[in-house]
Amino acid sequence: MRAFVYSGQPGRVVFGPGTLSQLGREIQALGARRALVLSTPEQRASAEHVADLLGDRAAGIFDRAVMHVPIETAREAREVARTLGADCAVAVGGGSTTGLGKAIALDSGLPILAIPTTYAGSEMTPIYGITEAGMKKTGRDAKVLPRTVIYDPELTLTLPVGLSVTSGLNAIAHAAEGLYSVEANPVMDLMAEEGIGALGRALPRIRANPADVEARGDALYGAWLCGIVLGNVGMALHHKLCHTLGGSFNLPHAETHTVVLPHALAYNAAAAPRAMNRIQRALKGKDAAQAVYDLAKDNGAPVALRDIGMKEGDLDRACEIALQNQYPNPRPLEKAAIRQLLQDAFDGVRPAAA
Ligand SMILES: NC(=O)c1ccc[n+]([C@@H]2O[C@H](COP(=O)([O-])OP(=O)(O)OC[C@H]3O[C@@H](n4cnc5c(N)ncnc54)[C@H](O)[C@@H]3O)[C@@H](O)[C@H]2O)c1
Ligand SMILES: O=C(O)CCC(=O)CC(=O)O
Repeated sequence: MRAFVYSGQPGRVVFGPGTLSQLGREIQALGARRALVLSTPEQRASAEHVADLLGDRAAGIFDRAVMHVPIETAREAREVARTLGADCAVAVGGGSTTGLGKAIALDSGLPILAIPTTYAGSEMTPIYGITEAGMKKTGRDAKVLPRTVIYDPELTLTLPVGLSVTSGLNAIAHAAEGLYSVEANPVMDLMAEEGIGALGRALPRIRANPADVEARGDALYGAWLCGIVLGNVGMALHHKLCHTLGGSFNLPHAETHTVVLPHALAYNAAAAPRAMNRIQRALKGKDAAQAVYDLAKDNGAPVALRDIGMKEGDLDRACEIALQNQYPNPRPLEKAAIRQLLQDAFDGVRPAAA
């Protein structure tokens, strides 16, 4: 029997089609009187709908959330929250919008009510990220964990199929690395396998019919579980590589996770056989890395860094950065092997079976 430490994160979850209608009750339960609604510019209409539902409890809308939370945007949103006398932030959107809510909470302690519309899982974690002078810094603080999360699958019906698939693989990455994290524990293992399985079954159904609310609900359920895993146990090589490629080479978040994950799993396979067994069982495959690669490719997602904006000439520098400030990983980071991993991910080769 392995020894482990388990500590759960607090938080209330309201789940199901149509649950956005319970927003008023949930805001009241938080004791909030003036909520600032956050969104990206693209999701302004959703923010307006949320503000309408809040009625007198809506303090205003800040619709300038962007990926990786630039410090300038965080400062602007904090100032708007202060000026409007907001006592709560309602984040409707994906990880970028939740991330902006976290930046406000980090500074002010305002509670966040999150309404996720992608599968990124940020709403389940005390992890925040803020980008300053071109460098993305991440940290953990209990203050930024949303107090209430409303998961309404109907809000994900508009998520384009391409982003649905890559966002689902971003979620799978959280669970996959959670399975071999130094902080792994049996409860998170159960959630990780269940979350990966739910997404593995849902993504092809979403691709076949993006309006399938059942499939959307299954994907959101999987994303919730994978997000819990990310929030409770640590990240490893895969997340380090993605943070390097996203933070220093500006690659898109969910797509980068999609391309890198099979290669990170292949790198770790021999050092984490129990994790690999759970991943392949969840995806009904024979090899974890290949099953993840096939899930992406068969559903039209990119599988090569060359196709999502990476330049081959930057691979050496990416390797150097990835080796700095390493996250704990089951297999030690070997420079030549990491460089080869990046090359394979760049070329989009299907990993060999372990
Ligand atoms: N801190 C954490 O725990 C954590 C976890 C995962 C991701 N993240 C962060 O989240 C960011 C990425 O989040 P993301 O992948 O969810 O993308 P995102 O939030 O940037 O959304 C991508 C685009 O899709 C749009 N969109 C979102 N939901 C939609 C919907 N239902 N219908 C139509 N359009 C929709 C958004 O408006 C945006 O234009 C990154 O900055 C990443 O670092 C943080
Ligand atoms: O890489 C991830 O998907 C999770 C961690 C993360 O994105 C940190 C952040 O920027 O908030």
